[in-house]
Amino acid sequence: MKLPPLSAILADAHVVSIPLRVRFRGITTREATLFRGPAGWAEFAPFPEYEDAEASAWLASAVEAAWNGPPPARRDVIAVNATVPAVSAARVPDILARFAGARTAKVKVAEKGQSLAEDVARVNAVREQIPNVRVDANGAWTVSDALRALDALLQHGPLEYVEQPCHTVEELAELRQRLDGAVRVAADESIRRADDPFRVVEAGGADVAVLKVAPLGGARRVVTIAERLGEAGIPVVVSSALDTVVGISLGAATAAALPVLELACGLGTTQLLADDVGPPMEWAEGGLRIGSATVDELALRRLAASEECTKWWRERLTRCYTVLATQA
Ligand SMILES: O=C(O)CCC(=O)C1=CC=C[C@@H](O)[C@@H]1C(=O)O
Ligand SMILES: [Mg+2]
Repeated sequence: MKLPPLSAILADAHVVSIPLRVRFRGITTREATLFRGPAGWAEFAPFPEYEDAEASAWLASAVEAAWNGPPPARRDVIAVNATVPAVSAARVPDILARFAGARTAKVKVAEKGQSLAEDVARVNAVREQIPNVRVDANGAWTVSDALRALDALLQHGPLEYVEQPCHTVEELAELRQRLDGAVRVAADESIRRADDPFRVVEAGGADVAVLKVAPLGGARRVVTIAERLGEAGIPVVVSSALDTVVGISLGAATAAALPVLELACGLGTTQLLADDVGPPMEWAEGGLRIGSATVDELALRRLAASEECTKWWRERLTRCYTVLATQA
C-alpha cells in the first residue's frame, strides 16, 4: 500500500506502558504505540530488542490496519486457546480461571532456570482442566533436549503440538523426523523472524504454522501466507504478539478472513495484561467475537508512558517509517 505521510501517523500517536499480571517472555510491562487512521486504531509494538528492519514489518501492519482496515471476514467467532505462562503448577487454576470455556491451552515450557519436572507438573495441572494442550518452548531445546522433554510430557497424555521446540529450521526438521509422528511440530519464530516464511515447511520442519500479524507485515500478507500453506496441507494458528485489544482485534479479524481455520488461535493474551487501552473484546464461550477495538482516552492517559519512553518510541517509529519508505 501507499504510505501515508509520517506526520499523519505521528499526529495522533500515543505511547502506553501496560503492566502484565504475570511475567511473560521475560517482561513485566508491555509498551505499545497506538495511532489512528481513517479506518480506525492500530498498534505498533515490536519488542524493544528488535532492530529497525524487523520492526518495520510491524509498522507496515499497523499502517495497513489504520488506513485500509481488516480484510473481509468469513466467520464471526474465533476459537481461542488459554495461554499459560511458565508459572508454578499451583498457580495454573488461577491463570485458567481467566479463560472460561477455552477448549485448548498453550503452556510455556523450557523457561530459563526451570526444570523439566516443573514443565511436566505445569502441563499436568493444565490437563486436569483442559485436556487439549499444546506447549511452546520458544526454541530453547536442542534436538536431544526436545526428545527427552517430549517423552516425559507424553507419558502423561497427548499433546496437540509442540511449538518451536528448537531454534533452527535444521533442528526442527531433524526433530520432526526423529519424532516420527509422535507429536506435531509447529513453527513460530522460524516463520515470523525468517526472511522466507515458507522455508521451514519446505525443509520438513513443521506440521503447523503459527502466524502473527504484525511481525509478518499485516493481515493481508498473513491471509496470503495461510492460503499457500493450506495448499501444502499445513494448518495455521493466528497468534498475538502480546498485543493490546487493538492488536488482538486485528488478529481476530485476520483469523476470521482465512479460508480455513481448524485450530484454536493464540489471541487470549489480553488476559495477561493488568490493564488495557480499551474495553475487552467479547469473549464467546472459549472464543472471541470479532469487532473493531475502541480506545478509551482515559486509558491512554492512565497508561501513558514516560516522556523518555515516548520519545524513544516516536523516534523508533520514524526510523521504521524510513525503512518502509525506502522499500516502497
Ligand atoms: O500463542 C499464544 O497463546 C499467545 C501468544 C504467545 O504465546 C506469544 C506472544 C508473543 C511472544 C511470544 O513469546 C509468545 C509465543 O512465542 O508464541
Ligand atoms: Mg511461540
